[in-house]
Amino acid sequence: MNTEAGPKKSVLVAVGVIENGTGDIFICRRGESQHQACKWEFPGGKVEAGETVPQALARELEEEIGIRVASCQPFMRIEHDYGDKQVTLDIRKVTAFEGEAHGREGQPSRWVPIPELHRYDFPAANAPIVHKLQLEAEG
Ligand SMILES: Nc1nc2c([nH]c(=O)n2[C@@H]2O[C@H](COP(=O)(O)OP(=O)(O)OP(=O)(O)O)[C@@H](O)[C@H]2O)c(=O)[nH]1
Ligand SMILES: [Mg+2]
Repeated sequence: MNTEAGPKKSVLVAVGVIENGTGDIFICRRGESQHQACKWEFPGGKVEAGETVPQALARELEEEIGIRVASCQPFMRIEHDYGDKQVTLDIRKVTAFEGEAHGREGQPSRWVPIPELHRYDFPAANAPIVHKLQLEAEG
């Protein structure tokens, strides 16, 4: 319960929708001890003080999946209240990168064709991301 006066503070998160050029998106599975444990996710993480969203995204993608972002564009922004935590997801599409994406922290990961994304169990906040990607892919 939010017992503080005033609105709940939202955590700003930089999230990467990483494309490989043949219509696949890179996803990872969250750890057992993380928020939204064991769900699939688009890699990313919390924006730290003094960082811009693209800077945070570049840092997180290097740390978590070992790629260096060469080009990214704003995709969408989502506010979601999980009850125990309120998040603002700033999602960027990563269309060019260096290195080979892999679960650098030992997390399961895979490239998934856009039409199959809805089969994965993502956090509730992610539903509009999957929806928009699938609409775009249908042309
Ligand atoms: N990375 C990521 N986080 C997401 C997604 N969807 C979603 O609701 N979140 C939420 O965003 C929040 C922050 O993400 P995170 O846990 O990856 O942050 P982080 O990498 O800095 O992790 P850490 O706290 O373990 O250091 C979490 O509460 C997570 O549940 C998603 O697709 N990707
Ligand atoms: Mg993370």
